[in-house]
Amino acid sequence: MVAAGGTVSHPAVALNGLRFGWPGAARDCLDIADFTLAAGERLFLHGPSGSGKTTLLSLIGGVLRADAGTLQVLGTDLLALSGSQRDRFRADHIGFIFQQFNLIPYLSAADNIALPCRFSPVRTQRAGDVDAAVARLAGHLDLPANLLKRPAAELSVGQQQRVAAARALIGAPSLVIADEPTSALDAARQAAFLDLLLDECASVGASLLFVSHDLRLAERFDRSEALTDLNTATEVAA
Ligand SMILES: Nc1ncnc2c1ncn2[C@@H]1O[C@H](COP(=O)(O)OP(=O)(O)OP(=O)(O)O)[C@@H](O)[C@H]1O
Repeated sequence: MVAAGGTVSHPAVALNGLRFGWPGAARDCLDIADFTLAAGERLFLHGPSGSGKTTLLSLIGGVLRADAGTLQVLGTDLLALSGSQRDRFRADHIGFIFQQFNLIPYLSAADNIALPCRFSPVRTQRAGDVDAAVARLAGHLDLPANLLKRPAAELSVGQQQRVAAARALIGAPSLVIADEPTSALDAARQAAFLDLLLDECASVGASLLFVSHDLRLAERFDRSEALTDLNTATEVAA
């Protein structure tokens, strides 16, 4: 695919014949023949508990390494990279919103948001003025300035969720991966959070891979996929 400026734009994710089994497990957890997330696409991925959603996100994010197949993320062959190269790639190009947020409790909300820039000169360069980028994202995500100075541990769950989203978005990563980021919110807060996340991804042109059990959210996305339709592995959850 060739983008308007003449540069080649790769799919955010392209995988074929991807297999992964947890060490010691009797059967593979994932066996996916084919899956693509287009550049700029916002995809809703759902599936029952234990179906392998978090495992797939960990493979795409380079936290885990597949046992077989091909996995290109933003045009980079993740299976050709070492663990530390995958860590660098993730820090530079992927914004992760984890199920449990993974904020550093004693750091302020602002320092949590700025954290990816401390680990990635690429993200810092794209963010420009990091303090201004933190303030801009916090504003978009409805996090007041006085709250930014408080340690993450003192924030409500909904506030922590929005800090986690701002941290994922700072420095305009090309791919945002969100693992059940709305599960702790009530319906009204879920809808508001989703509006903000979808808008922010659109404004920086990021692709979004969003995992949830909650099928009511699916209509907000460009596309919805069931992992059980993609995955032919037959592991039975213990
Ligand atoms: N660290 C691990 N070691 C061994 N097995 C694991 C590990 N993490 C997950 N699994 C197994 O892999 C399978 C898929 O788990 P995974 O967390 O990917 O599912 P999920 O669809 O994200 O579930 P949930 O919706 O409950 O978060 C499960 O059978 C689980 O027991």
